[in-house]
Amino acid sequence: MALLTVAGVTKVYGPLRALDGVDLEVHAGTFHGLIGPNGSGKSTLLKAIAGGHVPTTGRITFDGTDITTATPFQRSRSGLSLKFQITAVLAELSVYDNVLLALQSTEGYGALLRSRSRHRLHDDVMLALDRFRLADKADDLAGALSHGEQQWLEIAMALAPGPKLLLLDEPTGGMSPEERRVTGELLAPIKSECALVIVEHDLDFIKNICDRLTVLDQGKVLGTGTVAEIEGNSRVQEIYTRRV
Ligand SMILES: Nc1ncnc2c1ncn2[C@@H]1O[C@H](COP(=O)(O)OP(=O)(O)OP(=O)(O)O)[C@@H](O)[C@H]1O
Repeated sequence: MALLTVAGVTKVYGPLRALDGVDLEVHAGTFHGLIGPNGSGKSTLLKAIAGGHVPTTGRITFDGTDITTATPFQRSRSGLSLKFQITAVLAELSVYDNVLLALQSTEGYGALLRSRSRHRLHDDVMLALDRFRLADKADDLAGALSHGEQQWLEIAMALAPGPKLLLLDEPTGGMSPEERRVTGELLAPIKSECALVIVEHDLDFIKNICDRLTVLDQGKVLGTGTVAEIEGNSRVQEIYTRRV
């Protein structure tokens, strides 16, 4: 059974069908890329999965539960985690405290009020930082990190609570080629514990890390398949030579 199933999802904004009958299946242990021209509906689909809006029609099932109308908090509790395109680390806090807060935020008010939670979560915080090469910057202010490091910190925060599925919206936006390469290296090991749905404009990056791709065009799915299948899809080649 798929970990995530999107079935016939439509999102209408006035006269615009931002999503038009979209189907998508993501299996545990896989990285799934969403690609397509500007305005094709990639972010709208990611937001529908994350709970940023409720689809006009259609159904979204995660880990066996219908989450179509669940709140973002309910989705997060059930194992969905999201990092949006815009960096959202708390610049005035230390790198360490950003991850600590991310962990505490999934624990509910009781744990937040317990002073011991900082001590209890120390190992988890350091593990999350270590995986993203930030352990030696734990005491630095998050705002002092480079742009790429801030993106990695945010991914570390999204992964720290141990989600079953991570949603990433253009995580390499604004990164140097070297930072993109490192991002691919840092994401690869998480596959053993967490599936990924990722929106990216950098086709080389997404082709290197994803098992499957779904191509959107004007709110519709143009094709879904392995990287090789999508690369050989003539309709996909046509939209990419036409508009991207
Ligand atoms: N809140 C909104 N209100 C009205 N229209 C919206 C809203 N959000 C998105 N849209 C429109 O829906 C369409 C799909 O937008 P979306 O951001 O999902 O595309 P995208 O594929 O992620 O684009 P990009 O690659 O440029 O980020 C666009 O025409 C966009 O203008």
